[in-house]
Formats: sequence, structure tokens, C-alpha cells
Amino acid sequence: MAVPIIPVLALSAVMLGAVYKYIIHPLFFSPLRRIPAAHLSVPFSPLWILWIRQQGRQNRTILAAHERLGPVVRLGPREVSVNCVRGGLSTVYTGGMEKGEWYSNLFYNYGLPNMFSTNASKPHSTRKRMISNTYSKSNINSSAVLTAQTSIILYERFLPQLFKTFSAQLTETASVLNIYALISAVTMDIVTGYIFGLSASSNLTSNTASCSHFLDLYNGRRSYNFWPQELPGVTRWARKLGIRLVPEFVDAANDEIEAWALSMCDKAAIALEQSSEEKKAGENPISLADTPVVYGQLASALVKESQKEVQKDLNGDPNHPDVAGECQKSLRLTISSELLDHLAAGFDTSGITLTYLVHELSQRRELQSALRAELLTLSPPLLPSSAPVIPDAKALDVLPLLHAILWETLRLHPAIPGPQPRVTPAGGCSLGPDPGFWVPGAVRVSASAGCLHANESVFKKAGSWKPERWLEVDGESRKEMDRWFWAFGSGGRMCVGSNLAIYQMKYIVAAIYSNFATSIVDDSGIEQEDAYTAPPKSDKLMIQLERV
Ligand code: HEM
Repeated sequence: MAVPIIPVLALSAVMLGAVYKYIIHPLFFSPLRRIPAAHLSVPFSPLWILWIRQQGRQNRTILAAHERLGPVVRLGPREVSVNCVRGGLSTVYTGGMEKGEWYSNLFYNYGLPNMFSTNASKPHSTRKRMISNTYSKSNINSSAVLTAQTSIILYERFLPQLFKTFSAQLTETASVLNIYALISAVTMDIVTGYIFGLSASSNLTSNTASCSHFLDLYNGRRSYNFWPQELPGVTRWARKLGIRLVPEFVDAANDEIEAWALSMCDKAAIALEQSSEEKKAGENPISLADTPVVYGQLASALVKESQKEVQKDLNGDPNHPDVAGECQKSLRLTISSELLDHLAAGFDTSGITLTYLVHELSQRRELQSALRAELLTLSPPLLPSSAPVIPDAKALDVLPLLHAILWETLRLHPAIPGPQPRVTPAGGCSLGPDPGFWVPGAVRVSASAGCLHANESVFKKAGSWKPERWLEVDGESRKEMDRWFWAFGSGGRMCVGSNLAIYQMKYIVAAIYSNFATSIVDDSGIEQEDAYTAPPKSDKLMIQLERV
């Protein structure tokens, strides 16, 4: 029987091509072949790193690979991890590499992008310019609105909850407090208060049932991120075949959270509208605490930007009565996508950090006393008798022990310890300290706070929580510690809310430790999740309060 020569030749060519692409090229020609591989299979296939991620072992595996192989390691055929400042953070993040699809796969809201999930630099910086001043250190530390909001949240919600728990402890009707949930509630209230104004924002601190419901919704989705984020195509195809890799309740939770954020946006819009009418009528406009600072700024910047477009559609008439209305309507979800991201990024990370701060302090009675002594030097101190006045934000900010305790917690327990992926530019780049490895374009590259903060040559006894390291060291060693400290990221995509985060975390710590001592009742499951954002595995830290 004659062999059909053309199909055989075609098949052979395809097979040879595959052997070249998947074996010969990675072994002998790929510029990435010189980078130490975290696993034997990584030059040929991404399956190993996908498996590690799916199993929730990525952070510890990447850290172990860096400890074994040095500051640049290869994680997949087109994926590299860096763990150095020179040729690492400076090239990838300060160098402004774009984000790639990893963020847009998961962090769109209502199907719409926001600053965090926008890949390209240009639309990102346009959006960032619109709002970054509302989060600048000088605005945060001198904002009368934020002061009014913080005073109400701390004196009328947070401290009463702590005192209520303390009294219940005395009568033994309740002996323990899940401080993770209460802190998440208060960080949510401060962040949404600043974004939407107090009357339009959340009150999870006083409302424990709403807080539990929200945390269940929010945290219940966590373990299903892998599929849509790493394998969006597979997730879509599986769905078409009737297989749900992400259960239905995750979609329902997303819908509920989106609806909740949208309702806060709508309330903020109404408050602003009423305020401008009252202003026109010569009446008192909106109260300080009810001012929606971030919403107001973002909405007005976006409306201004889109007015030109809408005007074009309305035959160029700038006075057409529909211009403002059309803009508001078309921007409702765009604004909410942005602000839902801020509130999520803002409450979760600060809540995680403070939970670990309380956990560490609860094991050190003497340090709590030293911190309390420092906090009581504030004028006025954060005691119920000082209400409604809160200590000055700048005075709070410069307390050295408080700062060292917060910084050390952010170092050892970064809320985002996992890789923050970027994509190398089309022309390629060199990665790693001299001489570095040349890497072509379109390669996924990331650094991780969890790995950078574990560097023993910068942070002695890196595995121990030692706030004194931030007090005892200065000069070049301190500068080096600052260069490797990466809890908020760096470069153009660094955390835009870091000043608000520091502000609220310091006030919350001051509220707790000016009034109480804490001790651990149950810290089972306190280990951080091995994930991009890393809350305690158990979502709880049970503590007891003691009045001081
Ligand atoms: C302890 C508290 C916080 C920590 C540790 C933290 C950490 C980070 C990190 C590491 C990034 C960069 C992530 C990446 O590129 O993958 C980031 C970005 C971001 N954070 Fe935070 N964050 C905190 C609090 C906040 C707060 C309070 C807000 C706002 C209210 C906020 C809003 C954002 C936003 C909008 C981005 C995206 C910035 C951009 O892409 O330009 N964060 N944060």
C-alpha cells in the first residue's frame, strides 16, 4: 500500500516544529535559558508554577527558590521572579513596566476597568492624576473632613464597641473579641467615609451582623481566584461545557458587593446635588463629615473629561440641558468600579496589618506599656474623655515607637506578600544586579514583598518581629532597609492610598492601646494565607481586653 506522502510530510513538519519550539529552543536558544530555573520543567511548560499556585503554595515556593538560586529565578517558559532592588525593583517598577492581563482578568468591577486593573500606562496615569491629590500625605494629615469623620468613627463607634466587649467580659456574658472582624469594620468605615462622606458610607463597626455578612461575602470568594486570574480561557471554556470552576455563590457575592458600592455612590451623588442646591439657596451646605471627598473629586474630573465627548454627540451645544445628566448617567458604573476597588484595597489590607500588629503586641506586655506611655503624650490623648477632639494627625504620625511597630508589622506580615506581575517591554531588558540576565519582551516578571522583606543581609533575624530595628539603625543601613521595604509597592503603580492607610492604622492603634491592654485567647489559624493578599487563614484573632 502506498504511503500518502503529503500528509506524512506535513505531520513530520508539525512534529519537528513542536520539538524545536518546546524543547530545542528553550534548551539552546532562548535568552531565558541562562536564568536559574525554580524547577526542572519550567523552561518547557508553565504547568509546574500553575500547579503550585492552584495549591496555594506560591509565596513560600518562590521564596525558597530565591534562597536557593539567587535574586533572579525562572518560574515558567515566559515568567521570571526578581528579588533585588538594583536591576529588580528599579528596572521593573520604577522603570514603569505595564501590568499585563493578570490584573484585568480579576479586578474589573461591573465589567469595567479601574486604576488598579488598567494595564496601559497612559489611561492609568490620566485616572491617577484625577484623584491622587485626595490621598496625598499633606491632604490626608490636614483634612478637616477626615478629622471630623475619624472623630465620629472612633469615639462614637469603635471605642464604644471595645468598651461594650470589655463590660461583657466583666459580667462574663462574652469573654472574647474577634479583633480581625472589628478592625476590618472600622477600616471599612474610615475608608468609605472619606470616599463617600459619612452619611453615604458604611457603618460596619456598630453593626456586627452586617460586618459578618460582608466579611463572609468578601472572603468566601478568595479561594476561587486562581481559575479566572491564571487561566481565564480555560475557565470560560469549562463554563461553556457546563463545568463551573468558580461556583455560583462567588458571582452572587460579587453582584451583592457591586450593588452595595453602587448604592454608596448614588447616595454620595445625591448628597452633593442637595448640597449644591442648598448652597444656591444660601443655606448651610453639606456638613464636614458628610463631604464625599474622593467621590466628589473623581466625579467632577470624569464629568469634565467626558463633557467634551457628550457635547460632540449633542451637536456641540455646551449649554444643552442634557450634557451634565448624560455624563453622570454614563459615568455611574465607571465611578463605582474605581471606588469599589479603593474601598476593597483600603479596608482589607489595613485590617490584615492591624490584626498582625495586635497579635504581636498581645505577646509583649512591656511593649504595650511603652507604646501606651508614648500615646499618652499626645494632646489630647485618644481617650473617651477627649471626645470629640482627636490628637493631631501630624503629631500622631511622628511618634517613633508607634511608627516602628507599624513598619515592622508591614515588613514581617505584609498584607500583599505575593508577586505583583508586570510585563517586560517589547525591546526586552536586563534583570538582576550586575551583570544581570537579558530578558526579551512580553515576559511576565514580578517581585514580592514577602521575599524582599526576608532578606537577612538587610533585615537581621528577618523571621522575627523586631520593631526596634527601625529605631536602632540609621545612616546607610537604614536607607538600605527603606529601599527593600516594599509593603506598598513602588513606582507609578505603587499604592495610591498608602497615606490614608498609615493615617487610619495609627489612629486605630492609638484608640486601642491608649485605653486597653490586649492578650490572646485563641490564635489558631493566624498564619497568613499563601496568596497575593494574605489575611489570617482562620479569618479571626480572638483576644481579651484589659482596661488600663
Ligand atoms: C496597609 C494598607 C495597604 C497596603 C499594604 C497596600 C498595598 C498596596 C500595594 C502593594 C499596591 C500595589 C499592588 C500591585 O501593583 O500589585 C497597592 C495598590 C493600590 N492601593 Fe493599596 N494598600 C493599602 C491600603 C490602601 C488604601 C487605604 C487604599 C485606598 C483607599 C488603597 C488603594 C490602592 C489602589 C487604588 C491601588 C492601585 C494603584 C495603582 O494601580 O495606581 N490601598 N496597594
